[in-house]
Amino acid sequence: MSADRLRLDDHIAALEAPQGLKSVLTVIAATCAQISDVVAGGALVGALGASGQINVQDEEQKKLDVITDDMLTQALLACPAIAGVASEEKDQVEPASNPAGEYLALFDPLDGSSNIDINAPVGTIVSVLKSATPTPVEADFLQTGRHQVAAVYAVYGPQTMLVLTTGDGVKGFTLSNDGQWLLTHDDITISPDTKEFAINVSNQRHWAEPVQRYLDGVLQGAEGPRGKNFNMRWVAAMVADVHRILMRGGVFLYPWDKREPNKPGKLRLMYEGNPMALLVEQAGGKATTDGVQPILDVQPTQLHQRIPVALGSANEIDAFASA
Ligand SMILES: O=P(O)(O)OC[C@H]1O[C@](O)(COP(=O)(O)O)[C@@H](O)[C@@H]1O
Ligand SMILES: [Mg+2]
Ligand SMILES: [Mg+2]
Repeated sequence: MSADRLRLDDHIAALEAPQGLKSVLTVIAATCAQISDVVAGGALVGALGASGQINVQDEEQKKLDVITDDMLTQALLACPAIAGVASEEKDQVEPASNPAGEYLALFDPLDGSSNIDINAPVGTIVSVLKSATPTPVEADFLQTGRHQVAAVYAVYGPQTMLVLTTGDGVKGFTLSNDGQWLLTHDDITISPDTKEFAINVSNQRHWAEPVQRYLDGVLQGAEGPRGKNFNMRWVAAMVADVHRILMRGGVFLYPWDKREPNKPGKLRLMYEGNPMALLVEQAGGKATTDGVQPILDVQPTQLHQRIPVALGSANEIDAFASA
């Protein structure tokens, strides 16, 4: 059965894209396959538990945050087409010393860190931009998400999957037992309507009025203004919640809340918001900060800036916007 499936290597080779981008995608895929082994090894390979270090997000890093950050950084900096990298786990951008470097990779090496020690789904998220110079500084990374030339995530769940776009639709590959990425999900599209929402309801009392109204409408179900029953899901890993939406529709919401009024949201624009937004839009969904403003149009000002997120099935995001 696997023999006649398209291999990711062949898909990348056939892409109408510069050789440099193809090599960057190949390095990302190979490293995610290696990360999959480390994640699966868990305690057997010392990949569980806290590292005892605090990152730029002021969060305690898990050992796996540090391990995966090192794996991706080393692999990408060794790729001649890479000019520089940025990571959730690093304060500053890191320029590569590749004279022919022409791409920037921004990544969340391990998404869903709170799931690591409970054997729940986690992932890796990568955004790829063009670099104006082979020796980039932070300002060179601060491009809107519309400038992305590729977006990729890997989800380490019952299967390990890699989902990517280079701006021409979305494809999903599954990692085979012998370490090959094989096409299993071609031309992924998101249904415009849904009965499934994902939001961390424990934060409800802190949300702004419109978000409260939206949830009230949803929770009233068929008896309420929405006239239909909804179901809720929350994996506590954006990569897994968005993957579900790419597979069967739904909306994912992580809004602003008043506990930290100056913090626009929890999730990070450059290596969570932008790559997921490109994948969702390429699959026919909507990815916004507030139901209206496209995430991909947000002009970045800081490498680790946060945004509110409302993405998924297009008509349901419109319903969120008009709540
Ligand atoms: O703890 P909460 O509120 O459920 O937040 C979960 C969210 O935080 C995140 O884990 C943040 O990402 P990291 O794990 O990469 O820091 C998202 O993946 C997820 O959607
Ligand atoms: Mg994350
Ligand atoms: Mg992370």
